Amino acid sequence: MKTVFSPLHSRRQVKTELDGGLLIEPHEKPSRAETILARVKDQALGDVLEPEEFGLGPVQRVHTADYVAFLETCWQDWLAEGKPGEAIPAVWAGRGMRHRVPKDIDGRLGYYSFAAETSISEGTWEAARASANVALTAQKLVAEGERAAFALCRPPGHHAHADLFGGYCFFNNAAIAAQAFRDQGYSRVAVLDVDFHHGNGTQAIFYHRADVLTISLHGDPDLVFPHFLGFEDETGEGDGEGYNLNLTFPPGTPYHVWSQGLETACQRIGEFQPDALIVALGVDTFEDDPISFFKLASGDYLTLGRRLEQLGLPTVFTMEGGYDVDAIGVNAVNVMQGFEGKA
Ligand SMILES: NCCCCCC(=O)NO
Ligand SMILES: [Mg+2]
Ligand SMILES: [Zn+2]
Repeated sequence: MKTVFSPLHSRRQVKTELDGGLLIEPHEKPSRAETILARVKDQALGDVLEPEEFGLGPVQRVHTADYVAFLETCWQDWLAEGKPGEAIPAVWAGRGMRHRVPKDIDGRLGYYSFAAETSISEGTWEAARASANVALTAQKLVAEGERAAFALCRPPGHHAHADLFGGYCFFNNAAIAAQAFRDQGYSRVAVLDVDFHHGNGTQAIFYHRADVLTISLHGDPDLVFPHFLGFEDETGEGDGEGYNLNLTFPPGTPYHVWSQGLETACQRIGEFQPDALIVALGVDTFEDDPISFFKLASGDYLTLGRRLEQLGLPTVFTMEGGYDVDAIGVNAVNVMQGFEGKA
């Protein structure tokens, strides 16, 4: 399986993440991508390609022009206002307030985000652009005949809405790849999010559409991020009614329970009969993940990969979460190797 990777991911080098009332070293750190890349090479998974440049066109098929423009100048605008630290949103339109775009950078940071843990600094824009290009390059490989391709995306994307960043995400790489398939004539596309967290951005982007089926397995949002979306009664709206499926699980969920949800998801995908599949692959479902509460073991990712291959679909994997850096390489590449039949 080919892997697409951009060294530009390392342009995102924020030093802070707001967590537990402290500014900590971010969980979403450069070593995550480097560790996965090292495992890809160690396992001779396949060629590693740098992304092509697709420009902002395919990004703006998913994200609004004003949001993209905000991200492009956010850091400069923040510096221009003499702020001493990294750009962190700290104010939002609460209930009864107005959802309009303020001029001030603090107001715009709040308008275009839904959470405060995701700092922005020099290089975040370049890394986010490269990550979207990574996903689009993997999508192109599959559209040109590869059975599957691994988009080693960093920063991740599945929390990003059309005009919201958060959860370490800026551009929704999985949604951008799904929309690219649609724009190239694939009638139906399924996005399966196996990250520990709900793919709230992906859900929101396609929520009113029947051409892209969105499914996510995740920790109960009553207990974990993103807290305000991802419940099982969210099934789509309008034309999209019935084309969103959320499967939630409690703390301590092991693979043999989680995989029952996977089977439900695979059943739904079979009914939908998509022309392509995007797997939003987070491995923060791992038993030792520092911010999550499922109990999947490394060997379970081989089983997961093998099950995904049995769907028989052209498949793009977009890297999402996973924060046990010692294990992330084995766990992520196990999915690819399971997909390719490794026992
Ligand atoms: N306290 C912020 C947690 C952000 C979750 C990031 C993630 O892994 N999403 O998949
Ligand atoms: Mg998920
Ligand atoms: Zn996650």
